[in-house]
Amino acid sequence: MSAPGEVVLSLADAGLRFGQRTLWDHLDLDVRAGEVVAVLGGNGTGKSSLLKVILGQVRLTSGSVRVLGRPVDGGSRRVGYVPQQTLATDALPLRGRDLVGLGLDGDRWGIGLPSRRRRRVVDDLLASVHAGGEADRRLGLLSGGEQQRMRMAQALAGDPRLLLCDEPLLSLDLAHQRVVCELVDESRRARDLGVLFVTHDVNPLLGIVDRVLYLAGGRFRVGTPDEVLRSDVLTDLYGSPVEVVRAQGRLVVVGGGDAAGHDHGDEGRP
Ligand SMILES: Nc1ncnc2c1ncn2[C@@H]1O[C@H](COP(=O)(O)OP(=O)(O)OP(=O)(O)O)[C@@H](O)[C@H]1O
Repeated sequence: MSAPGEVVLSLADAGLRFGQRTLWDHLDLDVRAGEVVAVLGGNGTGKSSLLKVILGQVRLTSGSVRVLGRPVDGGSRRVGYVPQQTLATDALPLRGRDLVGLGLDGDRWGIGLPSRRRRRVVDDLLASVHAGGEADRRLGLLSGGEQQRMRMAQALAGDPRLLLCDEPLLSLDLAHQRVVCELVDESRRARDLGVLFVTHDVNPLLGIVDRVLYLAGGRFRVGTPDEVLRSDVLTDLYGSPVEVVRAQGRLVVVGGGDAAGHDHGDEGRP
């Protein structure tokens, strides 16, 4: 387990450009063990690209990225990844336990764990995300929320120190959004994980998020939700009027150039 507060992810003066377009630049961000950082911003602001940089799939244009103090070259087993929700079809002959097993040793050739021990590890992972009951059902027969729990178990299988979640709440109803957020919270506490969580709607996360990284038009702000999710801060970030409305414990962001349609009051993608 990581030492408390250890820096698990460090971006220093990081920039990413595609052609003439700068997604973000001069980004400094340290994520510590046990910390949940939400990545917010409108469509195309570079949230998924940031995760790809950390996964070693896309190279920074400038600056550096380190996971557990090491440069990211071609990925790391210490990084768990929950991809965007894509529903499995009924025809896919893969059970939940097979998916989780792939997370355990799918990247290795040859003899893995003895089958009894492997089964126990997979069962423990499934139990940790409360999905033991669905372990032997085909993925395509599981609900969106149940499939997402399987993906979470798969992401945790490599015993990561950093968990990257790319919009895992998309197309989930409120109850399942809550389940996924609780799982993230449980996992970061039990495993002392640093978490980077891309989402269009920060509301389901408000109870567990420590800081937010808000991307807009090539610029960004980092801070606690109270520091960043404010009308004056977002108006300055977007360079056009933005209002953050708080109602019944929820935040709604209204306005802001490329944020058109980006409304934290929506449940999921606008
Ligand atoms: N390999 C690439 N080459 C060129 N452009 C790219 C590449 N990857 C991403 N882009 C562009 O970079 C921009 C940011 O993409 P990204 O997927 O990171 O955005 P996002 O913030 O996750 O958006 P969304 O909320 O819509 O998922 C998009 O305009 C996309 O077309």
